[in-house]
Amino acid sequence: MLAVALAQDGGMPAALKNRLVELFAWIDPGPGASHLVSDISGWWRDPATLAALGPALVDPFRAARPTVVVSPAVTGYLLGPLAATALGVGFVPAHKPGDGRLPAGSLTWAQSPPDFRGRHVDLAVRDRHLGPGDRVLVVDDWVATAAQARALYDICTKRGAEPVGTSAVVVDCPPAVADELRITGLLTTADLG
Ligand SMILES: O=P(O)(O)OC[C@H]1O[C@H](OP(=O)(O)OP(=O)(O)O)[C@H](O)[C@@H]1O
Ligand SMILES: Nc1ncnc2[nH]cnc12
Repeated sequence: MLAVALAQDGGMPAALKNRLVELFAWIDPGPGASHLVSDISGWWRDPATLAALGPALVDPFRAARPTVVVSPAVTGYLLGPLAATALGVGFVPAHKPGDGRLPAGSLTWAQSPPDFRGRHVDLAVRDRHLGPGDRVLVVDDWVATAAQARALYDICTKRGAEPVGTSAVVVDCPPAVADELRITGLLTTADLG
């Protein structure tokens, strides 16, 4: 019943937004920590939310007819397949050197500008899974500076593919950046308290 209520409707139902906020927590990592950290694990534990996330993320981009979803390690690996399934397209993981799954074979790499932690993040995609004619929807849990999204767009361009936009659960970047990169989100950090 709740699954139906969360998943129905062409736009994002208010019920899903409220539920995402309820299931989110800021956690104090303990002594010496200078920042609270986000805990989004409640989104995966709740069946209705898990079922509703993919359709809600892709709905703003259906008209752009994506042919593939690309998401970065590692939280993106949870959301990307949900979004791809909702669209009926495939999923391509974008690897980071530290994710323990760096594949063999021909890869296309890009390095991000400084991300929300000030890191230049290296990302790589298998060449055989992305190419000319692909229309790429980038999906992630959170966009802060959009640095990693930019690196994924660079990879798309190097492969001759077209990035149609980025869909994330939380979008925290300046509106001008969101416009430039066609980023949409289900929540802002203001929603998360
Ligand atoms: O907009 P940006 O400044 O680029 O930051 C957003 C990215 O950072 C986080 O991932 P992180 O690299 O922390 O990896 P994780 O998924 O393993 O938490 C988040 O999941 C995004 O991928
Ligand atoms: N997972 C995350 N990704 C990017 N920015 C964040 N700020 C808090 N949590 C974050």
